[in-house]
Amino acid sequence: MSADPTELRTWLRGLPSFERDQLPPFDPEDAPADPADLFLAWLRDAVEAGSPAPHAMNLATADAAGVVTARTLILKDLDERGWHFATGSHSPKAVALAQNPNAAMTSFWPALGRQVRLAGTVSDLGEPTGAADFRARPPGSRAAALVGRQSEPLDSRQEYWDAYAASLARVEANPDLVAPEWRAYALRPHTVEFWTATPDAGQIRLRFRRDTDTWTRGLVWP
Ligand SMILES: Cc1cc2nc3c(=O)[nH]c(=O)nc-3n(C[C@H](O)[C@H](O)[C@H](O)COP(=O)(O)O)c2cc1C
Repeated sequence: MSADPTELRTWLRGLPSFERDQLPPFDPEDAPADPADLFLAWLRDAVEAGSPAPHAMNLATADAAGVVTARTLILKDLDERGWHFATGSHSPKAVALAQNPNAAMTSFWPALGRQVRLAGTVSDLGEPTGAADFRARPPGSRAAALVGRQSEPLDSRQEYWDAYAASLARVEANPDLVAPEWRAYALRPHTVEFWTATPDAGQIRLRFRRDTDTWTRGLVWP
């Protein structure tokens, strides 16, 4: 670290935050009863606002030893089973989830000054759903997933490209090929919290909690 720490702190504090006067209004009184509906409304707002990768979400997991890891994933679906994502069953995140299904996801849409936080449990949606997700991927993405070995140390970029080229040839020769490791998962939340910055430099937090299949909601102190 060569940066002057005082300069760094000053620089960080001076970085722009939200364009407060551009933020869309949000009235918690008008929020739908199901947090999935509000999430989808905010996602659509993010798409309309031109947010890059609006469907990217952060997923935090903890393994059996309590070691926490977070990473970004693409949201693949949302239904009564929860928020779906897809990955390899041998990846560190999938291994952690097999040990401990408790997990959290967040979305952050800076242009809207909005965040959504989910906490709940993750389930593997089974081989047919994972295979359907795999088949829906473009050939290049199927080839990348077929390579596998996600997060293992890599000796050289060339080693990866050789493996990728071999996988792409397999995908092109057999369009029905499915990587056996590929899985779809869903996080079924027990808590969903919506956070929005407001034009008056404040914020609103609305938290939903699930009791079996019924949601209750209330404001939370900022
Ligand atoms: C925008 C974005 C989207 C991503 N989408 C996925 C995804 O859908 N599935 C996936 O396995 N990795 C995805 N990744 C890569 C992950 O963030 C992560 O690097 C990888 O899954 C390995 O994670 P793990 O070692 O914790 O298992 C994405 C990364 C970014 C930045």
